[in-house]
Amino acid sequence: MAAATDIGIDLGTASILVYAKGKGIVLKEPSVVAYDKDSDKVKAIGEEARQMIGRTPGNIMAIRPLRQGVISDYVITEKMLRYFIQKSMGRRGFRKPRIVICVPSGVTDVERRAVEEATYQAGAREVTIVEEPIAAAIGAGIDITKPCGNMIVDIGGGTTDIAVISLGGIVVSSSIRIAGDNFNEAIIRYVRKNHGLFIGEQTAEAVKIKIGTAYQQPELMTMDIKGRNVVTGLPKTVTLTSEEIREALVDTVSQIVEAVHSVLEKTPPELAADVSERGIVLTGGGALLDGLEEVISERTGINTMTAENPASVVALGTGEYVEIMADFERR
Ligand SMILES: Nc1ncnc2c1ncn2[C@@H]1O[C@H](COP(=O)(O)OP(=O)(O)OP(=O)(O)O)[C@@H](O)[C@H]1O
Repeated sequence: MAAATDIGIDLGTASILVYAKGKGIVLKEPSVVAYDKDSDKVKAIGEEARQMIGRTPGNIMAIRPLRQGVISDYVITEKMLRYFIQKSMGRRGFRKPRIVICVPSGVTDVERRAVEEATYQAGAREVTIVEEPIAAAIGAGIDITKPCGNMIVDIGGGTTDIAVISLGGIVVSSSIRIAGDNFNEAIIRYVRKNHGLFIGEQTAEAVKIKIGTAYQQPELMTMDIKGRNVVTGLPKTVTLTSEEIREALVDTVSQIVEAVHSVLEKTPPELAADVSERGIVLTGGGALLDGLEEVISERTGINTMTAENPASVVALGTGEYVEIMADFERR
C-alpha cells in the first residue's frame, strides 16, 4: 500500500503552498528569495524576501528561483524548499517527511527529476511527483478515478495548464507559458504606451486585482495609480478604467482561451461530451481575474466555473493524492 502523504507542496512560480495531513494548508508564501551577491548568502525567504523587491540595495537581489513553473535556479530552490518544509513541519521536524509535490503538465524528464532531487535534498524521506492538473482536479473536489472526462484549466502565475482527465490520468493536455504574470506585463506595457507612465509589477498587480477584467462590464470602474513619467522622469498620477484594462488584457486572455479551445478539439468525442455536460473548471490564482469564466464560456459554448479558493486547490490536491490513488489501485 502506498504511504499516506505527510505534506503536499504546490511549488508555484508566484507562491508556494504547503498542505499538512490533518491540518490543511499550513503555509502560503511568495516563492521569492533575497540573495546577497557579495557574501553569496541567502538573506530572506518568502514573505520577508518579497517585501524587499524593488527596495533592495545593489548587493541584495530578490530572485524568483522558479520561472514559468519549473526550476531555473536549482541551488536556491533547494534552500527555499528546505526552509518551507522545516517551517511547516514545526516541532515535528525531527522526522523526515514524505512529500507529494507537483510539476506543471508537460515538463521534461530533466525538469521533473530536478524537482524530485531538490525535494530530496531539502529533507524529504520519500518524494512523489504529481502533475498539476491532476492535483488541481482533486483539490477542486472532482472524482478523477471515474471513467468520465473533466476539464481543468489551471491558471497560475507563470503557466496555464489545460487538461482533460479521466480514470486518474491526463488524456489530453497543453501547458502554455502564459498566465497571471503576463496579465501584469500587459498592464505595464499598456500604461507606458497609452499614458506615458512607468509602473512597477506591484502596481500592475494591484490594478489587475482591483479593476482588471476579461469581459466587458456594464459598470465602469476606475483606479488612480502613481508612476514615473516616461519623458520627464517625475512622479505622475493617472486614472485608469476597467475598460482600458480589459483592452490591455485582450491578447493575453485570448491566448489562454485559444489554448482551451485547441485542447477541446483534440479531446476524444465521448470525453468531450462529458466535458460539455459537466462544464470546465478554472483553478489557480490567475482564475480570479474577473470575467474569465464568461469569455471561456462564450468561446467554447461550455459552461465554465471557478473552483472555490482557486489558488489553494493544487496544494489541497497534492495532500490528498497518494490516498486517492492508492484506493483507486486497490479497486
Ligand atoms: N484577485 C486576483 N485577480 C486576478 N489575479 C490574481 C488574483 N489573486 C491572485 N492572482 C494572480 O494569480 C497568480 C498566481 O496564481 P497561483 O498562486 O495559482 O500561481 P502559482 O501556482 O504560484 O504559479 P504556477 O502554477 O504558474 O507555477 C498571480 O499572477 C497573481 O497575480
